[in-house]
Amino acid sequence: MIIDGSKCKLVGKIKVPGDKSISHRAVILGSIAKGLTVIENILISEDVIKTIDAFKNMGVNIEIMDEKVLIKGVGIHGLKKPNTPIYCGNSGTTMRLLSGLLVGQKFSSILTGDDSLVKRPMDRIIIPLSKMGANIKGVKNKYPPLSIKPTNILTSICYKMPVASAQVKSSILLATLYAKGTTKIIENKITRDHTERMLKLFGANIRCKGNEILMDSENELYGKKLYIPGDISSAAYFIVAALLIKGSHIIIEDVGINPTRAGILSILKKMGGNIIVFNEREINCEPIGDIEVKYSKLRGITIEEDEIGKLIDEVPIIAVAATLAEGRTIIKGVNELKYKESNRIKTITEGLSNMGAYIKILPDRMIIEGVQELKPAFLNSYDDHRIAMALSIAALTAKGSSHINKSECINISYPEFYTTLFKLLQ
Ligand SMILES: O=C(O)C1=C[C@@H](OP(=O)(O)O)[C@@H](O)[C@H](O)C1
Ligand SMILES: C=C(OP(=O)(O)O)C(=O)O
Repeated sequence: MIIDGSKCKLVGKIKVPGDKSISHRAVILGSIAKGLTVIENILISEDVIKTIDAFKNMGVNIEIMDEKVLIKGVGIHGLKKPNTPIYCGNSGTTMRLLSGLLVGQKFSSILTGDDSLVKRPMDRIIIPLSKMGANIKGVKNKYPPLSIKPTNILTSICYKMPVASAQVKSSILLATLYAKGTTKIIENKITRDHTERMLKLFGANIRCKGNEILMDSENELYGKKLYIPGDISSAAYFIVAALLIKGSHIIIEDVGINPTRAGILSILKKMGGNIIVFNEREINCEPIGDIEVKYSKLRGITIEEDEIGKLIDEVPIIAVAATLAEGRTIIKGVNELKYKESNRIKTITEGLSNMGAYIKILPDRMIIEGVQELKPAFLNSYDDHRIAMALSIAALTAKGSSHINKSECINISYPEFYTTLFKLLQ
């Protein structure tokens, strides 16, 4: 993709597609619930299609009609042995959440993925699931493909999370549906709680108190009619673009603003961003609102490690904002970024440095000194959708043409990204 950053601003009202994390969870729970689940505003992107295809492969009837998905749930014990290995593509969420579900089944399964996913660590789920009695193995006990075999007994677990990860937490909770006793998960850092909220909505016996989650096994979940809030991670690119480009003024409607997820909003406000959230309400146990953003002069701040779980996928675009903020931004606790679709500390630093940004990487933190402007460059997405989108916004602020290679990886989470971006440009 070639981005021409000469003299433009973002103006208008938009919606972003449904939240990716919530879309995955809706397909998973809808498939194993009893009865019909109707999902509106679901994200249809490569990652979510992998989850949908996995359940079709296990005998679930799923119909996609525009942005609505109809699932005829088969009940907790109704899944069938898949005919082929389950291909999760680029999607860590698909692999880690499905592993939790599959260890409770009476059939064997294999989960595999693309070149990026087979390099991502799975020991973080293999360890707790094995402690529950699961029969799950990976390459060198760490990497995909994962091989899962039925086990005689799955028992509940008391697990203190060694890494801040919503995927690990969700994997354990899905296994708990099939386990004896009550599982307790203790989180020392906040991560997105979409699984807990949706399990409750579908009828699971799950209680959250402070940083502890308690959940019992389940006989049945019940199908629901759901509306998926707009994805704050997708909205983040337009929010930062509007803050950075003079004269911009946008409104993004119906965005998920779950406090365990939308940490970017308070961070950008702290940097001086003119952001107003209004029309706040709740849909299917998830907070949602409209977001108004105007061009603002940003200043550097320190982002503490505790805040990272609430904005983990937004670190690349926050780094873009920081390069053009006045002064120094320190982002602490970024280690987990190494284990995403690319090593995002490296890939975003490389791209922005090529544009003239000044970024220093220290163990577990990034230090970004603000500059007056970025210059156009040839930029590598490394096939990572978040890097492609973050660098596209950086390119929009630079006078001249930048080239972002392999930008089609945006299809992983946001196929309409460029169409919506170009619609906003004036
Ligand atoms: O649970 C989820 O839907 C996700 C959790 C996060 O991963 P981790 O759990 O590995 O932090 C996030 O980076 C990913 O995009 C989606
Ligand atoms: C890390 C991401 O997703 P996943 O872990 O599901 O591949 C992401 O969407 O930024």
